[in-house]
Order: sequence, then structure tokens, then C-alpha cells
Amino acid sequence: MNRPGPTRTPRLTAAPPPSVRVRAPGKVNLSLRVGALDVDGYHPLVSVFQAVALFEEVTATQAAAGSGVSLTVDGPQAEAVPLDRSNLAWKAAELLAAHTGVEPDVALHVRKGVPVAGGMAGGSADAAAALVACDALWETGLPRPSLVELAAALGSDVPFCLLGHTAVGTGRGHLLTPAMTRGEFHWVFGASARGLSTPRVFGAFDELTGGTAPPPELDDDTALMQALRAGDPTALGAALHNDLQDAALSLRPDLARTLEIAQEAHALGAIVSGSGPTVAALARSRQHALAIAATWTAEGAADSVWTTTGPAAGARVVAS
Ligand SMILES: C[C@](O)(CO)[C@H](O)COP(=O)(O)OP(=O)(O)OC[C@H]1O[C@@H](n2ccc(N)nc2=O)[C@H](O)[C@@H]1O
Ligand SMILES: Nc1ncnc2c1ncn2[C@@H]1O[C@H](COP(=O)(O)OP(=O)(O)OP(=O)(O)O)[C@@H](O)[C@H]1O
Repeated sequence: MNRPGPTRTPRLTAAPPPSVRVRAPGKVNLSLRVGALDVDGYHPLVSVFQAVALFEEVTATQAAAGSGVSLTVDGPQAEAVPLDRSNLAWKAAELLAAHTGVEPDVALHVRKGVPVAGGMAGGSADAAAALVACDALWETGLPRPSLVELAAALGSDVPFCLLGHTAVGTGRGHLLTPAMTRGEFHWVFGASARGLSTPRVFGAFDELTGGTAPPPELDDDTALMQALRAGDPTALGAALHNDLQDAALSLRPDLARTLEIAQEAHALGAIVSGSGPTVAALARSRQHALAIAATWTAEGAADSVWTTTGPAAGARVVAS
């Protein structure tokens, strides 16, 4: 006998609010050449940036009218990241809204994947990702050059986090020309629990150079550009350069040992990444990168180690 089954009342579920998730990469400066402090408070740079496959993820979800911006953060070192409007992702959402006349009603969620305050542009990647995410969410249709201009207003490294891959930066580091590269490079990063302030490192650079650093020249990176075009990691390792390294070492002398250990582990090259304190080592292969990471860990030379590859793509939508 067929009994009637339980009757089902259709459940009325509200559609989830629109949401866009964007991923943006951290960076290493393969070369960073710094001139003397300019009247605008910035140093002229010539830098060859490479984006690496350590990503920040920003999810922008439409919030109720009038609720403004809100922010949550998770992932490694999330507790070191500000949760107020000083956060670069928050600033990016507000700047885009002000520029396009949209109400900035958005819930931002940041998932950290790049060491914080480590000279790898983690905060800048959040800004780039938030710009792209809110632009897509709000359907502002902003032309790319305007997005790049907003990125530069948020920070010197933000335009590169939008672009990704490998590029030469001039000006404050914000004027970019894509560079030709071949193949994939294996990186290992040794990060510190204690970050370094970027302005402090530039200040130490001014003290060390007495404010007389010559204007930076891309001509000094001919061997590096050739190594990138050839996809030659050995030549690239030999050509890595960072004018801020001595300044970072003056504030964090312990980094000298981290660099030395990488060399002892036969890294193809090792430098302080950007303003530090993260140390970047170029390896021959993934196995070699893991071996350098293991040596750093065994010697207590880094608080965390991250192996990855470069180049990586710039900020892009991964889900909506
Ligand atoms: C060290 C690098 O990461 C190398 O790519 C960047 O130059 C730093 O880029 P960023 O963190 O985006 O820096 P910004 O937010 O633009 O600037 C922070 C501070 O760093 C100093 N700064 C930054 C860039 C530059 N070309 N010259 C500077 O002197 C200034 O004191 C500035 O007030
Ligand atoms: N979204 C963010 N993520 C991390 N830090 C942020 C963010 N927004 C603001 N900050 C502040 O910026 C400081 C620098 O953070 P970030 O991780 O970008 O440093 P960085 O990698 O040294 O930057 P860069 O390489 O661009 O100089 C942090 O100490 C933090 O107080």
C-alpha cells in the first residue's frame, strides 16, 4: 500500500548577495636601483619586478545600502594586519567609490598568502585585488588606465600587483613596462615574524648614502634582462641586485646570516626582497628550493619559509 509521503513546503531562501573573488600576487624585486630622495618625498627607482605565485585573495560582497565598508582578514600573520580604514584594501574600495560615484557598501574579506610587512608587497596586492574586485562588483566599467592611476595613488607597488608577470618600473616604481622572460624560476623566501617599515628602510638608505645616490639606470641591468630573455636561472641569480639591502641589513644585521646560509646551500643568488626583511633565494629546481628552505629552518634563520615560482599573473577575478 502506498502511503502519502510527508508534504514538503518549499523553503524560500534569499539569493546570496553578489560577490567577486580576486587573486593578486606578491613580488620580488630582481633588481632595485634607488636614487637620492626627491622633493616629493619619494626616491626615483629603476626596478625589475617579478610577480611570484604567493597570492592574496580579496572577496568583495555587496552589503546593504548605507552600511559602508567592512573588513575581515584571515591566513598567516592575519593578526598583524590593520582591520580599519588604514588597510590598503579598504582604502582601495573607498578610492574607487569616490572616483566613480558609487556608494562604498561592501564587505571585504582578505585571505593573506604573502608575508606581512616583508618587502613582498602583500598590502599592495590587497589594494590591487580590492580595486579589481570592487570594479567588477559595482560594474563601474572603469578603463584600465584609470584603474592603474588609482592603483598608483594607493602605493608605488600597487600598479605592479595589478599587472603581474615581470616588468621594469621607473618613477616611484609605478610606471611599468612589461619585460620579456622565458620559463619558470624557482624561489624560496625566508620571512621574519617582525616586519620592517618601508619608510624606515628608505631613511636608512639616505643615511648610508648621505643623500648623494646617483640617478638609477636600467643600463646597469643589461645582464639581468638578458638572463630573463634566455630563461637562464644561473645568470639571473648572478645578476640579482638590491640597493636597499645594506639599509635593511643596518636595521636587521641578522639577515646577513640568512643570506650566507642560502649561499652555502648553493642558491643561484640571494638578496633581501625589496625593503625586507624577507630574504629571497633563487634555486635551480623545486627540489633545490625545498632543500634551501629546509636549511633555513634547521638553522633557525627564518621564522617561516615559502617556496614558489615566478613569474605569476597579475590581479584577476577567480570567482564571481
Ligand atoms: C621598496 C619597494 O617595495 C620596492 O618595490 C617600494 O619602493 C615600496 O613601495 P610601497 O610599499 O608601495 O610604498 P609607498 O606606499 O608608495 O610609500 C611608502 C613610503 O616609502 C617611501 N618610498 C616609497 C617608494 C619610493 N619610490 N620612494 C620612497 O621613498 C616613502 O617614504 C613613502 O612614504
Ligand atoms: N592589506 C594589508 N595587508 C598587510 N598590511 C597592511 C595592509 N594594509 C595596510 N597594511 C600596513 O602596511 C604595512 C606594510 O605591509 P605590507 O605587507 O604591504 O608590507 P611590505 O610587503 O613590506 O610592502 P612593500 O613591499 O610594498 O613595501 C603593515 O605593517 C600594515 O600595518
